[in-house]
Amino acid sequence: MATPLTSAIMGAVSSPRLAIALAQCGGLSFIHQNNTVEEQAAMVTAVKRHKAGFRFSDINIKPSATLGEVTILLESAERDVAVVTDDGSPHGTFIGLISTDDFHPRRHNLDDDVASRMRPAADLVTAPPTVSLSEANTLIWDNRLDVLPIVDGTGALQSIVLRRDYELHKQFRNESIDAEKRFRVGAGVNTRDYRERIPALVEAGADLLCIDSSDGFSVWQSETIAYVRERYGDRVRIGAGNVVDGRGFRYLADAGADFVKVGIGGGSICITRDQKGIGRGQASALIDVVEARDAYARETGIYVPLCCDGGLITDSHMAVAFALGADFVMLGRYFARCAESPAPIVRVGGQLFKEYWGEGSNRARNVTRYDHGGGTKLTFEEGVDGYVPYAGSLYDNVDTTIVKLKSTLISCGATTIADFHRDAVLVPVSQQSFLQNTAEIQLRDLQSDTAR
Ligand SMILES: NC(=O)C1=CN([C@@H]2O[C@H](COP(=O)(O)OP(=O)(O)OC[C@H]3O[C@@H](n4cnc5c(N)ncnc54)[C@H](O)[C@@H]3O)[C@@H](O)[C@H]2O)C=CC1
Ligand SMILES: O=c1[nH]c(=O)c2[nH+]cn([C@@H]3O[C@H](COP(=O)(O)O)[C@@H](O)[C@H]3O)c2[nH]1
Ligand SMILES: [K+]
Repeated sequence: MATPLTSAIMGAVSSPRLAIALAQCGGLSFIHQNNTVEEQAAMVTAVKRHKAGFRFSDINIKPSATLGEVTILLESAERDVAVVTDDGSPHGTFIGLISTDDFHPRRHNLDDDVASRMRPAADLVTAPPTVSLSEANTLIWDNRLDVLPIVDGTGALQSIVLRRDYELHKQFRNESIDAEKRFRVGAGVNTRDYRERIPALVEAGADLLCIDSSDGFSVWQSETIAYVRERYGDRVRIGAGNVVDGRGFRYLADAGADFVKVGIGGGSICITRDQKGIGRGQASALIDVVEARDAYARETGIYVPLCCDGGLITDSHMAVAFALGADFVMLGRYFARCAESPAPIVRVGGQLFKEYWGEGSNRARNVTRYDHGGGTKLTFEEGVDGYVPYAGSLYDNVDTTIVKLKSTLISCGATTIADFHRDAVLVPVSQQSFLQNTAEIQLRDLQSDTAR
């Protein structure tokens, strides 16, 4: 991976759309597993089948929806065009396109239906799924299109090619791709239905697996890893966790985990520490586990990479995680805020937010997690359901984060993460130093400044 960022194994975070965007930036998503085996495998397949330049149609509407509804949809997604399908789904029958150029709120009644103003399929240029990207781009430029719908023989929408992606695609020099040039994608698994889930995910083409649990120091995880080794040897790679101390690390390393994830209770949506009294400060946990990882490498010659998971809010928090010894980080809140995350955008008091909920919240549990495997239903929540400020495009956010992290490494005289582990110097900080960060200064209101 060119970019040491992964997206959290969460329903509000790791969807195919986000996975593709993050792979384009050189990172990796772990598709969440709060669903059936079939649903999760289909999401992995969607990422692996995604041809560069062809995207899922994510802004879709039914012909019977109103112009008012399409206006809200386009505004919140910051797009100009919506695709009209019979059922408003990404793979429904293709009916037409409707853009902000097709109607005006002062000229047209916003209660009229989309069908009354859309450009119908019969008048539009489309292409079959066999079209290559360069042929698609030729059609776009020859016909001056903004959108080229890819429609199969039955009339169902497969994907779309956007004119603006033509420029964007050239920027992706660090893409995470496999030998067949398909995007790389990870998948979360649990310690209950792994005998069904893992084969389905491997079949779908998942590049990396990770056991998704708050408590990795358990016999369930050791059994799950043993199953993978017996069935696949080293062909299938699987991480385990989460742990917060050296003993937990060693247990999973001995069990054969390919990486170990660190962090209990530090996540922005986590309430495990309050609810169960289980967890540990993220830095304390990392320091302990990093020491164990390095000792393990000296003893056995096996370096087990560490993922720092949860509680990383700012780019500087990520820098500290790497300085402490993390090999890569996992982010929930960070990616949930992005346009590409699966959660809806909501407007509260003129501000845009994205919904974000924990995997241990009631909202997540509603799906299947605590019902499968005949397990007992848990009766208390370990996560919250809330809002995070909308942050726009993942591409822009990741770009900025990476520029900052590189700048931090350079300040410490390091050009690789391994150098940074060795050379970064961490010092304790007093409360007084925190206060100095935002010393006594009244910040100028930039917005009213420009208005003037
Ligand atoms: N990193 C963190 O601090 C936290 C993360 N979470 C997230 O919430 C979700 C749920 O996590 P958990 O509740 O830890 O899920 P889990 O599936 O690991 O554990 C749920 C319960 O099932 C038991 N169990 C697991 N495998 C079993 C088996 N084969 N047979 C019988 N019992 C078994 C466990 O001991 C536990 O009591 C995950 O997505 C996790 O990442 C939740 C809380 C904290
Ligand atoms: O106590 C918890 N209750 C939950 O419901 C929950 N859901 C996720 N997670 C964990 O939080 C991580 C994401 O954390 P951030 O949003 O801070 O990046 C994730 O990667 C998980 O490790 C949970 N922890
Ligand atoms: K927390």
